[in-house]
Amino acid sequence: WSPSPAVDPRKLGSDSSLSWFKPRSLKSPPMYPGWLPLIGHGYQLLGDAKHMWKCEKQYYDFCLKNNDLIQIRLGTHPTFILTDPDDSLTVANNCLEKPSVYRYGENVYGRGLVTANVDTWKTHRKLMNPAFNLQVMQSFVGKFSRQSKFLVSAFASEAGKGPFDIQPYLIINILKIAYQTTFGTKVENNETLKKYSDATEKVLMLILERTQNIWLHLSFIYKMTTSGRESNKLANIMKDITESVMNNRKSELKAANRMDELGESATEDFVSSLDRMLYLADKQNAFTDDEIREHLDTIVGGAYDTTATSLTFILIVIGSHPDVQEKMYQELQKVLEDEERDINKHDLPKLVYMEAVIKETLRLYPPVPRFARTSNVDVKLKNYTLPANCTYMICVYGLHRHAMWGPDKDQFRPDRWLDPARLPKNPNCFASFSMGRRNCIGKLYAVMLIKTTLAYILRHYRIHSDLEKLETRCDIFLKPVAGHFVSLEPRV
Ligand code: HEM
Repeated sequence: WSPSPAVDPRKLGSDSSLSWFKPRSLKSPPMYPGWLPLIGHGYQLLGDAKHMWKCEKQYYDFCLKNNDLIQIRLGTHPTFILTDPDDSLTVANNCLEKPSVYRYGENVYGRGLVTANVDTWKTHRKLMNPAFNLQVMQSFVGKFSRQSKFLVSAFASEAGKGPFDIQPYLIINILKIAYQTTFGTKVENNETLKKYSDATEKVLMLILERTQNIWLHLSFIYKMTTSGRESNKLANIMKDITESVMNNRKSELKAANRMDELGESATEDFVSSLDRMLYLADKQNAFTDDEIREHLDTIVGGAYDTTATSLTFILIVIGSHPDVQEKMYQELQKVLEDEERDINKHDLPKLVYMEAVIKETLRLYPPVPRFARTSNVDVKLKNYTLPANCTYMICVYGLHRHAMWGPDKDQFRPDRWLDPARLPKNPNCFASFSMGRRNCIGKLYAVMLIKTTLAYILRHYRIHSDLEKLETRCDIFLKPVAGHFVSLEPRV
């Protein structure tokens, strides 16, 4: 079988796991150069996270230049990369199953929403949607605000002293917030948080290593390797931390006979995700203990790295655009009527320019630069039919740099978000939070948290940075190589 010659997708069996292996006779999307028998393109990705991103970007640029659909091979497995907004939505809505690469995180995230199979996902997503609606998110703003005040105090020791590494501050701060809103008010001490975040970071690096090395794809081989054993050790560290918080809370609620109270709480009351799930488990038998743990780890894992990374990018970008930063500050002062008060839920929707800056930064630097799906039936797109059981990779980075954004697509222009005429006609050109039915459940959480944190930072400091020095890398998420070129000047 040769990967590049003509494919007749219409002749493919619709549900065979080997359907891509059958002889083909019609056109197929262009193959990225450098394919090798058995190895495919996998060897190109070998290297550190900086190299990985450089290589991925080359695939995406090739895709944009080749009618928005190309193919690569990871080993012998066909992977189709898409940058067309309509085709991307077709895949996102019709192919809800995740490909095998997502299962590399199974020992930690199990049946959490990101990695769950479609049947589990459908039931659990429905149960969990209400826990992320606007009213619930508004009840979190007090916590966002309180923690942001700690952050600006922590910055005091760095302010006025030149560039420093801002990323660790943001990561630990967002992790604390995610931990608080997910597990409730009983936040573990810093040491436990550090242990948890270090384990998460290392688990993600091991997933990346496994993705890059095709000989580690087979589970029985991986389990015997040092990385496989390390991954299980880390998974157990995370499991122990989450399980102990969960069990303590469960006993607490039961002992105080407070489970019923949870069902009666007013919508504006703060109720953690853990409490909401314990209630559903108790009253509707909706989740097992293991499922709750997997969901909680997924929520924290999905929340903190992506949000902290977005904030790092935003600070780097506005630090090099003093005019934009000043406009954000003026808008904030207007909303707060120049008062020294806490940010509240009513302020956030009024920060319209700030939201434009957030979206524009996410457009240029999407923390999740691609996501993938699969399907056990062929998938009909505008110009091709993709064979079943392959990986379809929706390229967020490519959608965000699509020609539809206009000649200034590579420029930072937050104002474009304030004028619908300057945005692409197709709304699916923006997919930072994924798209379609299996999109990010925490989108509202992320935007409200980013706004709150930025509001406190801007009110206390002027940010300086050098965007020219920005280098990017990609483990699972797209990140700055370093966050040490941001400096803060106290506002007096
Ligand atoms: C700027 C920050 C964020 C970005 C860019 C982001 C992006 C994404 C993307 C692209 C996906 C789809 C992933 C895939 O299909 O592989 C996703 C899914 C998900 N995200 Fe987020 N996310 C962010 C913040 C959050 C937050 C704050 C939470 C939780 C509080 C969260 C929880 C989740 C969960 C649970 C899923 C799986 C949803 C499902 O499959 O039903 N994310 N996110």
